[in-house]
Order: sequence, then C-alpha cells, then structure tokens
Amino acid sequence: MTTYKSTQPTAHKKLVIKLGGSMLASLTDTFFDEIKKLKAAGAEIVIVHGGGPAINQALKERKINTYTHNGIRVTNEDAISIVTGTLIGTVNPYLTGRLNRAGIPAVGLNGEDGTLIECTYLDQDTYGYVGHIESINIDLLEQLQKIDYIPVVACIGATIDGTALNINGDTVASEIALEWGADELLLVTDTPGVKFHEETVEELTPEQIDLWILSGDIYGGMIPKVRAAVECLESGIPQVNIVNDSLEGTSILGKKVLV
Ligand SMILES: Nc1ncnc2c1ncn2[C@@H]1O[C@H](COP(=O)(O)OP(=O)(O)O)[C@@H](O)[C@H]1O
Ligand SMILES: CC(=O)N[C@@H](CCC(=O)OP(=O)(O)O)C(=O)O
Repeated sequence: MTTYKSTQPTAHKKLVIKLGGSMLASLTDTFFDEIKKLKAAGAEIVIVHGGGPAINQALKERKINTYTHNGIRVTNEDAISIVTGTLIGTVNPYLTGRLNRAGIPAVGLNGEDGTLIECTYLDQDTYGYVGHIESINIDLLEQLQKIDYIPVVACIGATIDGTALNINGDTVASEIALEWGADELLLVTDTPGVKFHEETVEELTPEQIDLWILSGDIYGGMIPKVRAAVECLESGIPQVNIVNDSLEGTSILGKKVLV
C-alpha cells in the first residue's frame, strides 16, 4: 500500500507541523532526521504541540476530573493551572530540548511570549478557561525563521489582561498555518495516517470522511483532526496531511468545486 510521504519541500516552503500529545512520549530519532532533511531542503518550519495524555496524567495525580465537550476540554480554575504547568513547564521544554540536542535550533514559546497568541474566552460558561484565537504574532515567527530557529509553540493563549487560556493543539496549528500562509500543514499523530479496515489510505475525500465518521471507521481524536484538515483546505492551505513521525500517512483532499 502506498501512502503519502512528505519529502519534496521546495526552497522556502512554509510548513506547520503539529505534534499530537499521543505520539510525543514515543517520539523517535526518525522524526528529527525528517526535520533535518526538510530544513536542508530550505523549508521554513513552525512546530505546534499538544499534550493531552500528559495533561490527563497530571490531572489524575491531583485527582482533578475534567471532561470534553465537542472534543474540547472543559477547563475549570483548578485544571487551567495544571494544563499550563504541563504544556509550558514539561512538554514544551522536553520537545524543544530534543530538537536542540538533535542539532536543530529551536526556541520554545507559548501564547504570552511576544504576544504570540492573543485570545478571548471561547464561551466561559460552557468551556471555562478555553481560548478563542483573536490574533497571532506572525512577525515573531518570521523573525525566528530569519535566524534559523524553529519556533516550538505550546497551545496556550493569553487574554489581553494576561490570563492563560487552554486551546486545542490542532486549532492552534490550523490558525497559525492560515495566518502565516503556510504551504502545508502536517498533523503528526501516533498512527500512520487515516486507516480503513486496518490499511492506511493514501488520499481521503471529504465525502469519505463524512461516511466513515457515520460508520464508525473514523472515531475519537481522529474526528476533530480530519474536520480541521478539511476546514484548512477550504480556507486556502494547499496541502494538509495526517502522518506518523516518519511523516508518512494520508493526504486529505479538499471539496471538489462543481462548475
Ligand atoms: N480511521 C482511523 N485511523 C487512524 N486512527 C484513528 C482512526 N479513527 C480513530 N483513530 C484514533 O485516533 C487516534 C489519534 O487521535 P488523538 O489520540 O487525539 O491524537 P493526537 O494526540 O496525536 O492529537 C489514533 O491513535 C486512533 O486511536
Ligand atoms: C482546549 C483543549 O482541549 N486543549 C487540549 C490541549 C492539548 C492538546 O490539544 O493535545 P493533543 O494534541 O494531545 O490533542 C487539552 O486540554 O487536552
């Protein structure tokens, strides 16, 4: 079975790579080799990461219960300090450190750094401390590209008065890709692409996505991922792919426009 493989970057291709929390703990050297190849070929890269499993573990240790609504973690006052502590204090330095030690210059950021992700509350009554992105400091991301640093962005935004808010990692990656005008968005997860009956599919249409969600062949955390992918394509990102840490997987196709 052939699968999508992201290996043909052109000079100055702008890539946003989102690393899912599901695969961060088992991130192999293969991923860092792939990043080196992309950089050597001239790609400009922004990395965004999640950290769902690490957050779940930290909340469990403190006996704080949370639940999700529409794939979004309802984040109360107790939970937000654990979410920010885990993403900014543990996951972000772990990933940034591994990149630097692999010889890939990287700098860790969250929404407050350089006013990177300014947000308002998504819907405080329903979701608590969850952010809706209002603006992204693209200039900061571009300045870092000029000095050859990869920005490594934790999915935490900040309100205008400095309150940290939790944002889904796929959402942050999609918004950065759209604002920056990225050529490609790679959603890296713990499975090589989207599977149908155990086989990775090379290309996936929006029609198949709808059908497979209904049939249960796409479920759980893959649902917001494929939906975000289609939305990005519709908003103008030329390529969106769901891949594993070898950057192999499934290319998501946009909706066909009938003329
Ligand atoms: N059709 C599918 N193909 C592949 N994975 C799927 C599919 N449907 C559901 N999944 C699940 O989605 C998971 C990835 O989503 P999630 O755990 O939220 O990832 P991440 O933490 O990387 O954002 C996979 O590990 C798998 O269990
Ligand atoms: C608001 C919201 O749901 N935030 C997510 C942020 C982490 C994330 O997105 O992690 P993954 O990449 O592992 O999915 C959360 O609290 O889990």
